[in-house]
Amino acid sequence: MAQAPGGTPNQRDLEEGIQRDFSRSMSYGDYLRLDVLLSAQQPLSDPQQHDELLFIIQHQTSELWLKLMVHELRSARALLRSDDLSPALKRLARVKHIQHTLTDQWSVLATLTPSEYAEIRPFLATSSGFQSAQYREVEFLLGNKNADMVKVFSHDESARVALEQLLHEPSLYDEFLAYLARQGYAVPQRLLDRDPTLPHTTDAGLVDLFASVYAAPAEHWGVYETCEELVDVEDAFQQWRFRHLQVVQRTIGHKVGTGGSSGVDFLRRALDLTFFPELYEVRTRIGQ
Ligand code: HEM
Ligand SMILES: N[C@@H](CC(=O)c1ccccc1NC=O)C(=O)O
Repeated sequence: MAQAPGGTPNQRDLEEGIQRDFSRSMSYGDYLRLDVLLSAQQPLSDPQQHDELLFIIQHQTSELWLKLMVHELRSARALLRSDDLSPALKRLARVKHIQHTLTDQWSVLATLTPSEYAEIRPFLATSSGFQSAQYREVEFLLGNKNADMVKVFSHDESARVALEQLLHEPSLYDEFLAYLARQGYAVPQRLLDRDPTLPHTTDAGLVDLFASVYAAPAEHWGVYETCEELVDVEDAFQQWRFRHLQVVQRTIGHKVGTGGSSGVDFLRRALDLTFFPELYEVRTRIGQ
C-alpha cells in the first residue's frame, strides 16, 4: 500500500506549500460566491419532500447553463456582425456542448416517479418553466421571436426589458445573412430589411443561395461550416425539447400544466418550430 514516510496509511499528506488560512485571502468559496449559490435551494414542502431538492437543483443548473448559452450566443452574434467568422464558430461549438449537457441531464430528473412528483407539484402552484426568461432569450437570439412571450414577464422588469430588447434586435441568423450579403452573396433584400420582431419564415431565394454553397463546399468553406454548425445547434435544441416532452409525458401524462397550457400537446407543437428552415430545405436539393 502506498504510504508517505511517516504518514498515515492510505491517506495523502498535505504539502507544506498548500494554503490553509484564508482569513486574509480569497478562497474557492469566496471567488464562486458559494454562500449565495448554495443558500438558494429553499424547498417549500412541509414536511419536506425528499425529491424537491432534486427538482430545484435540476432547474437551477439548467438556468446556469442557459445563462452561459445567452452569453455565448450574444458573443457569436457580435462576432458575425464584425465579420469575425472563425471566433463566432468557436462560440457556437461551445453552445452545442452546453446543449448536449442540458439534454443529457434529463436522465437525472427522469428518476423522479409520477407519485414522487405528485407530492411536490402542489407547492409549485402557478410557476412553470414556461416562465423561464433565459430560455426565451435563447429562443429570441436564435430567431424564434414571439412578442406575446414578453407579456409573461410584466411582473419582472429586468427580464421584460432584456427580452423586449432582444425582440427588436437582429437574431444570430439575421446577422449571418447580413454577413453573407457583405461577403457578396445574393441574399434577398427583403431578408435584410425584415422586421426583426417577427419570426423568420422560409425564403425560397435563400434556399437557392444555400444550394449553391452545398454544391461546392470547398469554394465556400467558412460559410458551409457555419451552416452546418447552425444545423447542429437547431438539432441539439430539438433534442432538448423532445427529452422535455418525454419526461413530462412519463411524469404528468396529459394533465394541464401549472403554467395553464394543455401540457404535452402544447409542448409537442414546439417541435414544429424551426430556427433555420432554409438549412433544412436545402437538404432536399443536394445532389440533384
Ligand atoms: C417533472 C419535470 C417537468 C414537468 C412535469 C414539466 C412540465 C411542463 C409543462 C406542462 C409545460 C407547459 C407549460 C405549462 O403549462 O406549465 C412546461 C414548459 C416548459 N418547461 Fe417544463 N417540466 C418539467 C421540467 C422542466 C425542466 C427541468 C426545465 C428546465 C429548465 C423545464 C423548462 C420548461 C420550459 C423552458 C418550458 C416552456 C417550453 C415551451 O414554451 O415550449 N421544464 N413544462
Ligand atoms: N409545468 C410543470 C411544473 C414545472 O415543471 C415547473 C414548475 C416550477 C418551476 C419549473 C418547472 N419546470 C418546468 O416546467 C407542471 O405542470 O407540472
